[in-house]
Amino acid sequence: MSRKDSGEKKARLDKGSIKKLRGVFRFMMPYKGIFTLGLICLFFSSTILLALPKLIGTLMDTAQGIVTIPWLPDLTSVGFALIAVLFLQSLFSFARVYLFAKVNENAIADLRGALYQKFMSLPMSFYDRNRSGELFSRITSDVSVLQDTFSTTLAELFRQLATLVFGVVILFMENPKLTFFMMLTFPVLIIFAIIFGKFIRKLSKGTQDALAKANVIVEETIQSIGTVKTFANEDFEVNRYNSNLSGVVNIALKAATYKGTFISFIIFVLMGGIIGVLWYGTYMVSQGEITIGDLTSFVLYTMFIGGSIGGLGDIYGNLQKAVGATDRVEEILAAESEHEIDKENIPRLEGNITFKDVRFSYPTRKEIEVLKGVNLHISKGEKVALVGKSGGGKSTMAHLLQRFYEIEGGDLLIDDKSAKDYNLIGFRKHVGVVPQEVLLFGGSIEENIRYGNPEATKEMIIEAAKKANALEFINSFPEGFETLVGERGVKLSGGQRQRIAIARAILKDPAILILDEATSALDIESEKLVQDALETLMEGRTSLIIAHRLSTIRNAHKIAVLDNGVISEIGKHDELMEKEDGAYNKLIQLQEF
Ligand SMILES: Nc1ncnc2c1ncn2[C@@H]1O[C@H](COP(=O)(O)OP(=O)(O)OP(=O)(O)O)[C@@H](O)[C@H]1O
Repeated sequence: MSRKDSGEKKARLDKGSIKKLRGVFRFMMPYKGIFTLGLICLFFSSTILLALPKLIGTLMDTAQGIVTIPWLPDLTSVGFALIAVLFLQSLFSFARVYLFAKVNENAIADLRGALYQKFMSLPMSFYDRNRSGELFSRITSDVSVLQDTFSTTLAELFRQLATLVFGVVILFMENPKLTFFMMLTFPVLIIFAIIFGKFIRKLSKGTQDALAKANVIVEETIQSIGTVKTFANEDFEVNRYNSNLSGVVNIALKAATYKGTFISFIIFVLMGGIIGVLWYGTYMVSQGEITIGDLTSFVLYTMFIGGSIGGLGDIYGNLQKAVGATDRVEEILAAESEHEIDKENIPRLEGNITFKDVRFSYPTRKEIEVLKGVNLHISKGEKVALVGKSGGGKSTMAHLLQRFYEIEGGDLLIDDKSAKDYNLIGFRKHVGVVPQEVLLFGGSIEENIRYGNPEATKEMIIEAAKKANALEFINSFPEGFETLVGERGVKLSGGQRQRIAIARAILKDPAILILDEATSALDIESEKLVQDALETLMEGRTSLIIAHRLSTIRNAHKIAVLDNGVISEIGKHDELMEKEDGAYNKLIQLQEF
């Protein structure tokens, strides 16, 4: 389903959207037994409460010596009956609140779990298309809206409907004439609610959208606070956020104007209805048609019913919000995963790689073909340096080797079998990456290294750190392996982060390695430590190195030049340098790799 479709459907609570809401209800299905029990308690708590107006009316009449209920002949017995009703309804209320919470909390946790699992399994192209701030809000605010729906809105809907239906039935049985008179106000209320409801919903959706946009600014700038500060753009961002916020305020105030008018009109009509009932009722009392007690219970019932009608408006609005949230949540749940959940272990690969006439353009930028027929063979254990102009598609080849995207033309063969024929998760276990810019998770050094193999023992981690030339600096920290690396690893230096990434890759022990060499040079000492660690890591593996340093290029078994979407030259440094107007020669002359 496209985003446009989902946007259009959000405006109405029609058949389609109710069907979608039902879709999310499937998360409640495992708990339907408890839910039904909760519904029964809800039914009893609301209907028992309807005995109150009748008993209060009886109290009034008993005080005047009129006995309406034979088994409640005096004030004391009516008083006890009132307390009993309150007590019973409290019991049922407690039970329904608890039971609904049980269903709700479990169902929402399941939904959050399912969403997160989906996020993890969605392909890179999905993340190219969506902003992380927006995705984050699905699992936070949209799910919260659904949580409210499951816990409060639904219960309120059933409660108000029960009160409304039973209240009106009781009133008709007690006093048809007065009930008919009271119900004259209904059509006015309903028509008004429909017209205004539509405006209000549209505007509150506008407010939500505007707020979401403003939240994206906060999320993105906090994530990249360093960039904001480098460019001294604090004021620019503050102004951008503030101007978005004033947009939010404007729309919200417009919505408030409609809401205010709506609410005051509803109060006016409801109160007007009650005054009308009192006026006509007192006339009936004066004619001896009904007692004061009858009138009292009638007015109380009218208030109950009025309250329910007023409440239904809010419930409708909340359901509307829930439909919007459902739409957005369902859109994610329905998106196509890049792989099946089941994974398959693949025996160790040899590591022969063949790019065979590979053509590729990014799904979000179809018009630009990045790779136009790449041919490259890397035999097992070989080190190949990939060079080419910036933006030429080197990282793209690395992405394809990790199967982040589907190849459009040609094929990528791993050990003579098409890469796409391997189980995806199983396949990726055999590919290791040391990226240019290492981002660590916020935990400890040990946790970050263990990410390469969650089952590794402490000894294996220490061994990997040692091979990665990281043990010395780790031990120099007072907390050693327990040292927290800070968000994204900011508390470590670039060279240290790289060695952690190397240790992680050693622990993963892949057959195929992708190294994206850092463009920014480290100081000579840490450069050597990193370089040595990389050499150790590459031993016995097939390596594709996106190279930026002449020393790396010279050490490679062969150099592949990516030029204009194809591999234009392959060979050793000296061989390639011999071609005077060759692409490699130019790259070296201009130091453009
Ligand atoms: N996720 C993406 N979606 C759309 N286009 C992309 C994406 N990633 C890269 N590109 C585009 O694909 C082309 C190749 O990019 P790539 O990152 O592979 O180049 P590169 O050779 O690795 O460059 P560099 O040496 O600067 O890292 C560029 O034009 C880039 O704009």
